[in-house]
Order: sequence, then structure tokens, then C-alpha cells
Amino acid sequence: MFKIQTLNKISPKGLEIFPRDLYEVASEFTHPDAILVRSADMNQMEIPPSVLAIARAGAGVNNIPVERCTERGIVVFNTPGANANSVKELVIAGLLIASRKIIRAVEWVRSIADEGDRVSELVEKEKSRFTGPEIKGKKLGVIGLGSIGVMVANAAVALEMEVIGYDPYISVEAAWGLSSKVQRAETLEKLIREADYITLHVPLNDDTRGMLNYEKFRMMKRGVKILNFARGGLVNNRDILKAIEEGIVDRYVTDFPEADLLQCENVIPIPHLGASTPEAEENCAIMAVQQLRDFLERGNIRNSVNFPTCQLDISGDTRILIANRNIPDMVRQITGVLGSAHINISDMINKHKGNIAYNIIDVDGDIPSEATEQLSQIEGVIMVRVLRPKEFSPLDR
Ligand SMILES: NC(=O)C1=CN([C@@H]2O[C@H](COP(=O)(O)OP(=O)(O)OC[C@H]3O[C@@H](n4cnc5c(N)ncnc54)[C@H](O)[C@@H]3O)[C@@H](O)[C@H]2O)C=CC1
Ligand SMILES: O=C(O)C(=O)COP(=O)(O)O
Repeated sequence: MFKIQTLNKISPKGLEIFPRDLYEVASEFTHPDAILVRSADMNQMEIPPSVLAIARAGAGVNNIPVERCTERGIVVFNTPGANANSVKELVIAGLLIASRKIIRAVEWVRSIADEGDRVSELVEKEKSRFTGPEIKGKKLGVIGLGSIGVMVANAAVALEMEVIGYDPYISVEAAWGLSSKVQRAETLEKLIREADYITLHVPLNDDTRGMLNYEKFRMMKRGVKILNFARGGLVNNRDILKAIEEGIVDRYVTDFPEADLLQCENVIPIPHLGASTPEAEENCAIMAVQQLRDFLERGNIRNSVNFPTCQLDISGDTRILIANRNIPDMVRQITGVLGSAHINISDMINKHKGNIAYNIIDVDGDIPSEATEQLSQIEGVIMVRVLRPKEFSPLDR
């Protein structure tokens, strides 16, 4: 039985894909085989040695100690694009609430509940306090043109905004999906200087942490509105509060509120609702569970953030999975051990990503435990696992 530990609530639509005769799913396990997580912070967590994989039902993996996992041969998955539409829709709402004073206006209307018959009259008298501009014709700067950024950019084009995008690492697939009306910013500075609205859609990492700071705010148009549905750490809170005080930033809509932001009227805090739709929760859970099953039962890897994509149709009786450092002479040493043990390889694949390489080796017959032991002892080998895939039923059940 595989033991799957869940660190957050995961949609039952995903969990039900685990066959009951093969998997146990619970929030507490001493020796889980894999972990399913959403936003729970695992950075300080002691990850048990039994863990083979971690699946993030979502996009951002800054809550997972990815480097530490790689060193231990733990495969970390995410679910690219599975919650992108949900975030896109909230970003569009964010554009509108940053522009029209909807939230303040609603709060004010509630505050006159005791005025009885005068409510209608007061509404007409006071509504001019809450006017705000249309977004049509304004310029939106999209930083990061991945799954979410592309959808946001295209939706803004459909709303007749002018859109400028910045992403020096844009994928070919994302570029194909982007409206030809989106202008390309060669530099972040160009986007920042021109935009009336700026929306962030990049991952939080050492390169992007604090990417919007006072130096950048100083370059922006006065009255710019900033939307952050990516991660709090991308914006320097102290600097944006200063930029608001100086009238540079008019509104900051953030899905990642922190205490220091909450006293400021121009900050619109949302409790991390970007991916909180039933559709996104289901899509992410289903994708995460399918990827975990394919890895645990077959050793195949899809959508890992730290391991290469590596898939092989089953051709032998036994499947050996090996993760090793991406250094010379590994394949010779691995096949050497199998050759010496008179084990016939029926098929194999070797792929790498950065410093890590991953091998799927299908062999005829069994593999003696001494050979497995010898494989583990090759210098540079991080993980060895042996599977008998034909014992598992088809993955689509
Ligand atoms: N508010 C919420 O609930 C959610 C927030 N997110 C956040 O949004 C982020 C983006 O999500 P996706 O679009 O699905 O990810 P993605 O991986 O499809 O796109 C990220 C894009 O950022 C680009 N990028 C990376 N570094 C950059 C840099 N320095 N400057 C400009 N572009 C850069 C990449 O090339 C890529 O195209 C996630 O990493 C996560 O932090 C994602 C889903 C839900
Ligand atoms: O997918 C992401 O990166 C998100 O931020 C969504 O987080 P959540 O799964 O809603 O806790």
C-alpha cells in the first residue's frame, strides 16, 4: 500500500482517483510515500526519509524546500495551468476594484443602513464621491507571461485595454497563446514607466523577491495601480506604502495581505483567493494525483519542477528507477552492474535537468537485492527504486 499524506484539504475529486486497494490517504503518517500539499509551508518541516515525491496541487512551489528535496532524490511536482483561469478571473475583478471605488462604496452604503427612507436620496447625493475611471484604453503591464499572465493579457485585450508584457524567459507555448495585440517590453523598466496598471505573474524566487521596490516605484506613472496575485514577497511592503503616501501608487490590490499593509486605505487585501474556485481545486487535485500515481506505480515523471520529464512504456518484468547526479560515466557504471549480474535490459531512458539525472530501466526477470545494493553504492547515485509495474492495474481506473 502507498501512503499519501495530505498537508492541506485536497479536493475529493482528486483523492478518489487513488484506488483504495493500493493507497491509504490521511493527514498524519509517520512514513508516508508521498505528500500532497497546497500552500502549507514545508520549508522548516522535517521530511521523513520514506518520502519519494511531493505533489503541489497548484503552481507556486516556494512553500517547498525544492533544493533540499533534489539532494535527497525527492521528486517535486506541480500542476501547471490547472488554476490559471481561476486566478485570471480574480485579476479582472482586481482591475475593476482598483479602478472603480466599489469596495469603499459598498462599505459606505452599508453604513447608512439606519437612514431609513433617506437611503435612496443619500445614495444619489453622495455617489459622486465614488467615481473611478474605466479600464478601456488604459495600459496594463503584465510581468510574467506564463499560464496566468497570458490569460490575463488576452482578457485585458478583449476588454479593450492596451497591454504590454515582460517575460525574458517566455516559453514557445505561451508565446503562441499570446494575443498579437500584446506589446513586448524588452526591459522591465519600459513596462514600469508606461503602464497605468501593473500585474505580477512570476514565481517567487531569489531573482524575483522584492522586484517591485522604491527604485521601481519612482519610475512609475503617478496614480499607477498595482495588482499582486502572485506572491507577497515580490513587492517590498515598506516601499509600496511609501509610494502610496507620496501619491505614486494609487491602489495596491494584493492576494497576500500582511499586517503592515492593513492600516492603509489604498491597499485592497484579499485572503489568497486566486485559486479558490471549485473548478481550480478539482483541476489541481486531479492533475496532482494522476502525476503522483504515474510516478509511484510506473516511475514516470511529468510536470516536475526539479526532475526531468521522463516516461517509458513498460516493456520488462521489473523496472529500476535511478536518480543520480548529472556527472560523466554514470550510465556505464549502472549498466555495468546489471551486466555483471546477467540482467538483460529490455528498454531504458536517461534524462537530465540541471544537476540531476533520472533513469528508467526495464529488465527481463527479477533483480537480485545485491544488484540493487550495488547500484545504490555507485558514487553519485541518489535514489534507487525497484518496481514490478505489471502488478499494478491500468492507471485510468
Ligand atoms: N493567487 C493565487 O492563488 C495563485 C498564485 N499563483 C502565483 O502565480 C505565479 C505564476 O503562476 P503561473 O502563471 O501558473 O506560472 P508559470 O510558470 O506558467 O508562469 C510564470 C512565468 O514567469 C516568468 N518569469 C520568471 N521569472 C521572471 C522574471 N524575473 N521576470 C519576468 N518573468 C519571469 C516565466 O518565464 C513564466 O513564463 C506562481 O508561481 C504563483 O506564485 C499561481 C496560482 C494561484
Ligand atoms: O497555486 C498557487 O501557486 C497558489 O497560490 C494557490 O494556492 P492554494 O492552493 O489556493 O493554497
